[in-house]
Amino acid sequence: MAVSDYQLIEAWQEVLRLSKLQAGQTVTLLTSSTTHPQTMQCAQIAAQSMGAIVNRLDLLPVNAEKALSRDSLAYLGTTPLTGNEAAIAALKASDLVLDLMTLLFSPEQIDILKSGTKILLAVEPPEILVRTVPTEADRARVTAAAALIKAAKEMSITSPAGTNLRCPLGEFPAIREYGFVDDPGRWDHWPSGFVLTWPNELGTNGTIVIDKGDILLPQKKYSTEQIILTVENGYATKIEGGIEAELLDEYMKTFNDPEGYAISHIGWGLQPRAHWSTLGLYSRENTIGMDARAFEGNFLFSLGPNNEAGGNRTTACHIDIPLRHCTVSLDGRAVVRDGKVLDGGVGEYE
Ligand SMILES: O=c1ccc(O)c[nH]1
Repeated sequence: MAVSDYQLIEAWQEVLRLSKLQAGQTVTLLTSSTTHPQTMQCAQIAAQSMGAIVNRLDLLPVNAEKALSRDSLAYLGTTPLTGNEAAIAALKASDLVLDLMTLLFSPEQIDILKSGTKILLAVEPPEILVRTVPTEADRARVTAAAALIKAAKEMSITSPAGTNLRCPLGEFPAIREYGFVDDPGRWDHWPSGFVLTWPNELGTNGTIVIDKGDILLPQKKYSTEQIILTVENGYATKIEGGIEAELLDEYMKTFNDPEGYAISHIGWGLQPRAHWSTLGLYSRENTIGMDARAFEGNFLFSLGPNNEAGGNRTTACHIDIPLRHCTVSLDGRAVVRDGKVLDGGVGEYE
């Protein structure tokens, strides 16, 4: 359902307040041809109403001739900032960048954050943004979960469908996504409300069963049959099943890059205002599927790059696969059991 400008301006004002925007600071809206006009307009008004100096930097789209999907998270690596020193300079000189076009997983994003600039990604449609305005409680819950990851040496995941995966931890940080940017140099994504990390390089082994009703992104579909991934030394070495497995593998083969089969981030959803059924109510062009990624109690794993976490693996192929009904444990301590988050992420021993 459509939202009014007033509602969206209020939502942006709350997110900017949580992001500690101060009067006199510089906010630059990063836009492109896919930016939602109401989001841009209301973000501009909200930032100016709080006394910020507001700029807009509009960048030309890239990768059209290479990407098969229009989803901004499907084809990674080069962005309109690649080689664009003037644009990067403007963003580094800003206190806060509202990314309304998607820089995620780009070397440029990492470089801009290092300068202390904060970046908040927000590309879901206005009504999803208004439904998932972040809260301090989201931040507290995600932070508690991240602390558990930081202390753990292994994440293990099982499910009734047959998932049985072991991920050694320790080489990469825990990433908190709670929807606002309250520290210099922080990146976040509104909507969100989940925690993730990367397994130690080459260390993940086991089986992942994508069950019927689990979600494939950027395909933006519920799988209609089981897809079975065999994971050996950090890479999906087999993708087995029926037509769904064949289609997933065919898509991944179009990148012609073995790095696309690497296990990327792993974690679980903590957002009670995100819903599994949302994806079925939107056309593919109108959402990037954040409800599925943030869904409370999912196990979200990803295939592809790890540069976002400080790794050196980049690949354009990025696939996010949130699963339901999994049990996620850290050093044997369940934090999610059968798809239910245990007590705010602070689990109990099995
Ligand atoms: O917010 C996001 C979105 C996609 C992704 O792969 C990670 N985090």
